[in-house]
Amino acid sequence: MAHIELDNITKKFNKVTALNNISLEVKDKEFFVLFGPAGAGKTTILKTIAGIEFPNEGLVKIDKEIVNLIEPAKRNVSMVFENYALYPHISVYDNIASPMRSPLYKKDEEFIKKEVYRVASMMKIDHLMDRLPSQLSNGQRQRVALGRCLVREPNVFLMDEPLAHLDAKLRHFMRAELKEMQSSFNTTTIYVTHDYLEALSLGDRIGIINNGAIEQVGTADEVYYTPANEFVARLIGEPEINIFNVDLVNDNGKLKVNMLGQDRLFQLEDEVIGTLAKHDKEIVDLGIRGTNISYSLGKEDDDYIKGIVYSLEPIGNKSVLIVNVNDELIRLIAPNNLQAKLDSEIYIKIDMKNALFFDSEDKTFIIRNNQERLIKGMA
Ligand SMILES: Nc1ncnc2c1ncn2[C@@H]1O[C@H](COP(=O)(O)OP(=O)(O)OP(=O)(O)O)[C@@H](O)[C@H]1O
Repeated sequence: MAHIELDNITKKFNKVTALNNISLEVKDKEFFVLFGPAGAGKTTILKTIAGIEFPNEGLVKIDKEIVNLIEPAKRNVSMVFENYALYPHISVYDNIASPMRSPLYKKDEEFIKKEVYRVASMMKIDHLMDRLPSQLSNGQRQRVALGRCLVREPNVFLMDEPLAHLDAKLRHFMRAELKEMQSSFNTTTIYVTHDYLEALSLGDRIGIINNGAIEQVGTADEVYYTPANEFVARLIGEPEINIFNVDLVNDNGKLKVNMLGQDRLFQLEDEVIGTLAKHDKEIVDLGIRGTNISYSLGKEDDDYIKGIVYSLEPIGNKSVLIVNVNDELIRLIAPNNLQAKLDSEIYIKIDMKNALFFDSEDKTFIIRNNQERLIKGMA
């Protein structure tokens, strides 16, 4: 059991402010993901909880107890790093057993053997027990490090990109295992990643970190469907969400959108009109994900907007098609076998039901259609 609280934590490394007055609460037994770009401060948050780094300001609390002055070994947290620091001179077996032999957690050898093999078979490394770390692949080493973290049954798991070196298939498998394990261990887990799919699939909640500050905390549906601002919207999803300026125009008493240099107006959903009217700005930013834009080689109806094929890049089993519409580059998804010549004409249709609206100055989220239902998983 562990409930974790960071209260106004600031951490500086000389002139770099790694954490800037961060407050965060992770509930007991929660699988909480920290997600953000390189250098955002994710690892520093984990190290602060583990007690490896000390905040310049603020309090770290585990189960309401202030632990700022408690040494790492007594916090009962277990941290696994991306660069899996294994003991090089002892076997895989002994590496995994090592936390259970430490003076603080000392267990008998019979218990240790059972635990080591339980975890090793889960990690699919039970055939490697006698090897030294130098005789393993990177992915195998990472699984040993993860195994070593798991045998101790701590109150808190802190995991820093533990799957970063695994191949795609193993990574997928391990994600599911980790999630499953966590629910049976009843342990609070804080998991760092910069892979948005991993964040969305693992996290009960996700904290999005940027420049040492928290941009948003929410469930996968909340951060995906109602991102707090344009930064979060851009970070989540592939291809990156399209965001462009649009004019809101009053057309005979009804608010409509003028966009992408078109000489016609586009309808808005009733649900968003009221909020946009109250927002009272003539220019807003419209965000639309590539998955909510369709294309056609001919103009099928008035909603289709003419553009020029700018590029077509395969990403696995599909492609990202970029279309230039009046100098705005719009990214959307197309099948790999699309026969579209560069610079040829193409038509796109934006599904306005899925448009997100942001303030064009401070970039914060204003509204989207259907948001209550989407974040409750009902749509
Ligand atoms: N020991 C240190 N000394 C000096 N600067 C540091 C130290 N540790 C971290 N930093 C700086 O603090 C900031 C946050 O680093 P941190 O490692 O927490 O980011 P991160 O989000 O985990 O990044 P990544 O995804 O690249 O691991 C960065 O600017 C980093 O360079």
